[in-house]
Amino acid sequence: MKVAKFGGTSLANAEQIKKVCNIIRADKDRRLVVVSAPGKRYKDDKKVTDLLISYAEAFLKNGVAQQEKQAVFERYQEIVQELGLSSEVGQQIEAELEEVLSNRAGLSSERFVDAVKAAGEDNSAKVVAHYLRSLGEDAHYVNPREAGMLVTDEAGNAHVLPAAYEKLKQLRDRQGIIIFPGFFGYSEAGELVTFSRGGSDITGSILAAAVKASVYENFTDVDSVYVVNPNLVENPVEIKVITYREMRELSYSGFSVFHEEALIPAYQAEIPVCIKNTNNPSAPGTMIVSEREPSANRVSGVASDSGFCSIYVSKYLMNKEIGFGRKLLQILEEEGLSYEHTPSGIDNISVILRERDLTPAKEARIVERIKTELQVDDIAVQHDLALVMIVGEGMRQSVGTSARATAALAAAEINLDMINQGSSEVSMMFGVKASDADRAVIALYQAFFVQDEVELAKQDRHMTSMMR
Ligand SMILES: Nc1ncnc2c1ncn2[C@@H]1O[C@H](COP(=O)(O)OP(=O)(O)O)[C@@H](O)[C@H]1O
Ligand SMILES: N[C@@H](CC(=O)OP(=O)(O)O)C(=O)O
Repeated sequence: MKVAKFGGTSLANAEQIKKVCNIIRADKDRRLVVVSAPGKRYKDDKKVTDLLISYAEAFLKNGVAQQEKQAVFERYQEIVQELGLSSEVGQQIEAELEEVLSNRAGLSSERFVDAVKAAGEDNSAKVVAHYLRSLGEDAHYVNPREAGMLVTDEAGNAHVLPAAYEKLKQLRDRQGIIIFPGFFGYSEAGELVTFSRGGSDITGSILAAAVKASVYENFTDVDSVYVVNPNLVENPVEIKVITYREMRELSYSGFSVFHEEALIPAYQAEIPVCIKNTNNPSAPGTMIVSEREPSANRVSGVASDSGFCSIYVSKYLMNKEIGFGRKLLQILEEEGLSYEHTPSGIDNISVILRERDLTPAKEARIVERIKTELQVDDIAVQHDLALVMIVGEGMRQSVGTSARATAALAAAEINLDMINQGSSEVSMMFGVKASDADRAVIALYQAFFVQDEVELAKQDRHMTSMMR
């Protein structure tokens, strides 16, 4: 049994949905299908999830949001009509949307927003099931509550509960093709809760692990994962095989093609993941696996993500002060903050955080507490940071990677605010100003995928001439 997830770009309109259904029908093993809400049809279009969020926000503010509601309805009406589905199907979708969008009774704002957001994938799944049935397939919409997608009760940021797997496993025994909406589950108390944005990838991975799928196919709009964001570099090198570990680091640091939390379930159950293109399904795509053959290239990818900030603290003899790190992190814990990284020196330490979590009020309290409770010599908060990452299993065996990276960044006149090598030695991270991030990624791509290639080719030619 294969689990196939189709992203928003694959469900954006009737033409895309037809491609999705052709892909499903082309392989009898594709029996568990996860769908996202309709995504962008063209560059400046809006995803249905974003339309739904605008609706929910306007409704919460003004008690009505007719224009925003109409924008959502129109997307589904167009799809239903162009797929040639009956008017009853159209009316059913409309009635179900109306019910969710108008039902605020007894729901907190957070729960209402989650319920509205989830309607995007829920109705996508219903449309796809109807369309497959109109083609004569035995396809069924399955609701995540009924199937047992049990998640934590964190609105907009749910995580799967271990108990979910046993229940979801039973999907294996169902007849026909299951069409499962991505992006949400239900808490133990029966409340609808969504994953974080892009979370349909997570649904697919959980289901693949639960039913012990032979592969988790993740269909999107690119032929493969590339070594760098294809929006930054023209025709970048494709990745054919990558390890879970490498992909985890790259997803974390900006490869938005696959959600960073979606790797864990597949990894733990040892389900290979294949990223494929709905618009070109015969392309082999990128395989994500546990182990791969070593390749000539030490670096597998270069990524960057912005939205970070750092709290820099220095104190003479910090290294000798027992409990300093714990006290520092405890202050953050008491403000409800998790931290991302903690690069340190002898007398100084930086704590890197996601900027969205650090409100001005929290920042002021934290700075004051660190000054008074830890008696530090210096403290500075730096905003607008980006983390640029080079990742590769091959970095462990090769010398000079950091020298090459820093030389490339220096040549591009990029100032480094921080350097950190992950303990696993498969990644190296550079903190730069957010405005320098794209240039830094391009410089590193050039150094490791253009210049390295030229040198490898030179060495090859040299070896061949020696052997003659
Ligand atoms: N390294 C990368 N390789 C491939 N795509 C990438 C990479 N980094 C970012 N992307 C972007 O991810 C997009 C696919 O993800 P997403 O828009 O979430 O698709 P979907 O709607 O299918 O879930 C690609 O169109 C591409 O712009
Ligand atoms: N529709 C949701 C969930 C998702 O995974 O979407 P996509 O497959 O388009 O990234 C979102 O936009 O966040």
